[in-house]
Amino acid sequence: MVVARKWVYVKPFDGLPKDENFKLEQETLPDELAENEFLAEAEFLSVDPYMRPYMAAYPAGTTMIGGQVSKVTVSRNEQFPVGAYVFGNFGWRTHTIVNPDKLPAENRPYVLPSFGSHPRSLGLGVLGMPGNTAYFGFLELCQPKAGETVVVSGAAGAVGSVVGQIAKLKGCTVVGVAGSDDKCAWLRQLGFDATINYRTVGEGGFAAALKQAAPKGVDCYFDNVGGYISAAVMQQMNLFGRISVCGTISNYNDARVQVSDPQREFVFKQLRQEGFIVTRWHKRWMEGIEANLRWIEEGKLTYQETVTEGFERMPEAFVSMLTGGNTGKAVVKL
Ligand SMILES: NC(=O)C1=CN([C@@H]2O[C@H](COP(=O)(O)OP(=O)(O)OC[C@H]3O[C@@H](n4cnc5c(N)ncnc54)[C@H](OP(=O)(O)O)[C@@H]3O)[C@@H](O)[C@H]2O)C=CC1
Ligand SMILES: CCCCCCC/C=C/C=O
Repeated sequence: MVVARKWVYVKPFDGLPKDENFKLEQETLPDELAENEFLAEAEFLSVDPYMRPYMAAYPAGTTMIGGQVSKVTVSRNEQFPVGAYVFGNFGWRTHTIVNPDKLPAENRPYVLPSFGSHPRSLGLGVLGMPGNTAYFGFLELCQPKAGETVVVSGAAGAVGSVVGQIAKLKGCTVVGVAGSDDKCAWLRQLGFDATINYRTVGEGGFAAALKQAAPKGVDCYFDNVGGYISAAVMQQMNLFGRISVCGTISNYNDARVQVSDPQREFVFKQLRQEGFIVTRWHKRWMEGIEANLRWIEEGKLTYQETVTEGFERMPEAFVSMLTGGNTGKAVVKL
């Protein structure tokens, strides 16, 4: 008999998530698997920003959504043999019975490719959804060219740290915006040309700091945060600049803020801005993972993880990530 533990969303979020929003419950799983099913035991779980806005679409009582790296322990599906490690969007739970054939194509679990000597947890970060967000969301939508100036907000996080490094690989000058001096120091170690600690300069000082960091203006903006940081970057875009809108974490916990009207910049500088959800590239998923793995193996792409130990600490790790407690990818180890 397998008893799964799971974190249930018991009360809608209001502002920053709190303990009262979550309840740790148990679920006894069936003893027998049906044809094509397998049993997965979680090893690493992901905490991601999207969980905050996405949960608004789910009723109280739903298990928290999310990805995990897990081990197949029992199987009646030859594509997912016992002992294989898989990525799956199984939610915040320790054990899951899965029938992949019943899931939509963009949400199917997959067996992790070999990461060589690198940890399997990278399947939640640089070699998973956030890495692919950086790879496709930046390269496809920004179309960066050597010599251009790229600004990345949320730069020391899972997505942003990869975007900035890919931009350097493409020969760009890269400015990273992050929320602490330590994060900014790490970004400069990664090769970022300039950094801005937005908490230190504040909203009033941000435009001047950006002017200093990007004196030739901004050709590509990879936007992870929205709000006043993005409003200021848009004012400093160059002719034919491109903006990839990845996320707006600055307002996931709050009412949306009013920012200045950017339309004039779009007309006279002929800018292009596009939002995206990374699963639009699900048919090319392995291409992104293989490219990022190759760059890691070549020493051209570096990662960092912030690991919280213990399934019971999922809510704590989630809130910590939302408030800047992570550098690189935030994961929970069971
Ligand atoms: N469109 C898509 O398909 C996808 C979008 N995303 C989006 O990408 C963004 C980054 O995600 P991910 O890399 O996983 O997360 P991160 O690893 O970057 O973690 C979140 C970070 O957001 C920063 N942050 C929190 N509040 C604010 C704020 N008010 N202003 C500026 N920064 C803030 C914090 O860093 P700091 O200390 O610097 O403030 C925190 O560490 C998110 O907006 C997310 O929703 C992610 C994956 C897919
Ligand atoms: C069902 C899981 C889908 C993961 C895609 C996450 C897209 C993120 C958007 C904004 O953060």
